Amino acid sequence: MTSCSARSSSHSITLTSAPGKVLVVGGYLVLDRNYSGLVVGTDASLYAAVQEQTFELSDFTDGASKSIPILVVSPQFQSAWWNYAFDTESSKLAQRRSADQDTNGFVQVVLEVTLGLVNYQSPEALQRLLARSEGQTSAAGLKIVLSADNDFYSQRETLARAGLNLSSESLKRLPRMCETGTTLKGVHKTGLGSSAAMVTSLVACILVHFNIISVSHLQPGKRLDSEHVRSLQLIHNIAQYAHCLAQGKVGSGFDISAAVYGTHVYRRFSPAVLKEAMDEGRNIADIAHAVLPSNPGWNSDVEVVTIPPRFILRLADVDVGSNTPSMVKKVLYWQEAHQDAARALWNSLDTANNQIRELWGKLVSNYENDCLEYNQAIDWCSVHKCSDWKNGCSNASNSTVALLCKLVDGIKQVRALQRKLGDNAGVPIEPPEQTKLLDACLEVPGVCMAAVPGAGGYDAIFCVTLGQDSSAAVESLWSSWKAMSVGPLLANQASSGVCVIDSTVYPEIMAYF
Ligand SMILES: Nc1ncnc2c1ncn2[C@@H]1O[C@H](COP(=O)(O)OP(=O)(O)O)[C@@H](O)[C@H]1O
Ligand SMILES: C[C@@](O)(CCOP(=O)(O)OP(=O)(O)O)CC(=O)O
Repeated sequence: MTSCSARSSSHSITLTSAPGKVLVVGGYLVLDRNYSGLVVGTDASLYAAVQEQTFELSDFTDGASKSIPILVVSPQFQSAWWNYAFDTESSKLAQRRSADQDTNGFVQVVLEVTLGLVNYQSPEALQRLLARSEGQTSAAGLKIVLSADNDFYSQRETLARAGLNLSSESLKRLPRMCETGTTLKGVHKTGLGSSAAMVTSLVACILVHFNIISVSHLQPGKRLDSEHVRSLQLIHNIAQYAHCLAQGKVGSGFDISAAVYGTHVYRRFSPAVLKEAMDEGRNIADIAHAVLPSNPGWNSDVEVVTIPPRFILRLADVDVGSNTPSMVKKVLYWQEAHQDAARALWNSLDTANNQIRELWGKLVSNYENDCLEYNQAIDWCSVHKCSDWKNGCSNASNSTVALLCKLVDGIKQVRALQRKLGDNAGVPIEPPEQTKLLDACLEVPGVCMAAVPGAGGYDAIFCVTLGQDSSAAVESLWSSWKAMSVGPLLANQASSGVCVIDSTVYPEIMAYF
């Protein structure tokens, strides 16, 4: 079944992207505002593109005359198109047709909230669209295309269908943003946070398209003055709110924060800021007030972090899978039942987590102070196992080597505490199968960090290597690993968050307009 017809249009296309996330350290702690987490943004992104088009009204039957038709497509998935009508009088969004009566709660909530705010703040933007409607049979509306880099979804089946093995080399041969061959409900996700990145990208796309935010505020690398900061805060607040509403709960929000700001240390916001806006009886004024950048209730902290030069983040999904909400529930249950022990463990974990980011900071300073010495240290360590770094380095006084040794000890300490938390709460945060794999990764020359990200479990692992050779060696370990199927992702770390991009760079997306 195909979606309703839209007439091709010469109107401009607004395209935005938002990165995926890896919670390197801070899982569980980040749920509590007294603690923070180090989250790294990825160079795999989720894209949202919007263009004004004209639609046949018959595809939006019973649409009110003050309604704007909206067609959303996510062409990488089967049956992934949804028709909506946004009523500018009530600011309500109604779903019209879709394939197999499918719904997409995240898309629907983002559209209702963001268009509702546009309508509240700048009603003329939507009235301009209504005024363009051509008469009884057609109406001006929005076509939205959503697309994701391949890493967000497991490519195991696509590779198998193409007769390719599970490796980076094979992944590089797949077309960008390729079809998954399945539905959104059936797809296997890799843990990069597709809903948060999609929500953030779509919120930004609509705000930019209707000039609520200036395009210049979302150019990568240009986000220093207060206007830019306010624009990012607005996207952040709306995206956090829409994500919470779609999920039916207020989570820690680190995934949205990563999608907005990229790599940083995150301290969560107090949920009270969203209380009225989450209530059933909410109105658009409550929502507009809640998401204001100047609302002091938004007390989350974003401390920008630089990843030490020449570090390479490598990710793999482990084809077993864990249920994060149920793990969180059990951990919080144990925390509640053993408050003193939990506080002590949370504090130890926090100290170990903070040490990781302090060491990253010191490594960056070393690079800035003496990049020659830094590079010599990385060159040497990249071809030796971390267990040999302490004794083997001829230049033992090189402080970069000393910091790298501390980093290895630091991540081992974090892992030991995560295992302790898992044992206490009866949750496999770093299960024995993952321990074996991670220990083996740390035996590969040039690997300085290896752990389970986020909630842990059987979902994924990450490694930090000091060079391409080391990355290749890690990958060959993964491909030879028999106990579990370890699938590499292509994504590496990235520092930038949500941004506007030139649509001509992505013909794959433009092809759907
Ligand atoms: N490419 C996409 N197109 C449309 N909707 C998407 C896309 N990716 C994610 N979503 C939305 O996000 C939901 C997945 O959210 P969730 O199960 O929380 O996974 P994740 O942990 O990756 O965020 C999907 O059911 C869909 O509503
Ligand atoms: C436990 C947590 O603190 C971190 C979970 O991080 P993941 O990266 O594992 O998240 P999912 O992609 O939702 O599985 C819960 C939270 O903060 O939401």
